[in-house]
Amino acid sequence: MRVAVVTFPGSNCDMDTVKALTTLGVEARTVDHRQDHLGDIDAAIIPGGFSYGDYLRSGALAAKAPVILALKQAIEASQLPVLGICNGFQILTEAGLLPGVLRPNRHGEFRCDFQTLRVVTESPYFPGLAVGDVLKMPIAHGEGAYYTPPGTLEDLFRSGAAWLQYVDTDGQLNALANPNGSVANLAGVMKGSVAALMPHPERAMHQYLGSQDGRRFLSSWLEGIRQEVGHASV
Ligand SMILES: NC(=O)CC[C@H](N)C(=O)O
Repeated sequence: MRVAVVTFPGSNCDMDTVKALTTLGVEARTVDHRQDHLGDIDAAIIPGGFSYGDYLRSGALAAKAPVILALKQAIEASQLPVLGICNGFQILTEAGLLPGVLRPNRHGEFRCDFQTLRVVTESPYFPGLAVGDVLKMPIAHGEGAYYTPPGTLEDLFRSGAAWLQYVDTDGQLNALANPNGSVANLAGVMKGSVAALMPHPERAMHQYLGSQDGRRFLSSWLEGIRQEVGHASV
């Protein structure tokens, strides 16, 4: 399987993501923001970082890059599976490929910590993750407060777009477990073949790093692509 890792000036989790994918037996290659075609790939990840220095708003400038146009075309034409991690989530919302936006953290601080998440929606792209499953992964962001306008939240839950929530270490939903002020404690959303989350699975690949739930998460995504998408080359 071939997975493109899309990079921008200011990306800083690209090589960690390549390493994580390589560890899982996937051929990962970086694709530069100036590229207007993606080549022969089965899926793409937009990794974390500070694309274009987070100027204007995180992800706002990257969303206009040629590579994102190419990504949009591949999503529309062939439901290319795309995963956004942290800044990748910000870019995907700014590009209109996912609902909502990411705002500055409510407390105004950059938050770097382990965080517990709960799966609220099942997806064919993540066959190994069931509703209620709990995962521990690090977060590291200053603009992670997920926002969606009043009246649209119910739709997110009804349509299955609401995907992951911040919970406490017992797996319970409560306001204290919300690290940034996201509506409904949302940590990740999905739409069609596009999914994104603020936490960093590529930083949770080994127990000696504090968690290997990121390995489980990424393995599940790759398995979903193999099973459901059925690209000839996978
Ligand atoms: N690690 C990341 O991708 C987070 C950086 C992000 N641009 C922020 O909100 O701070």
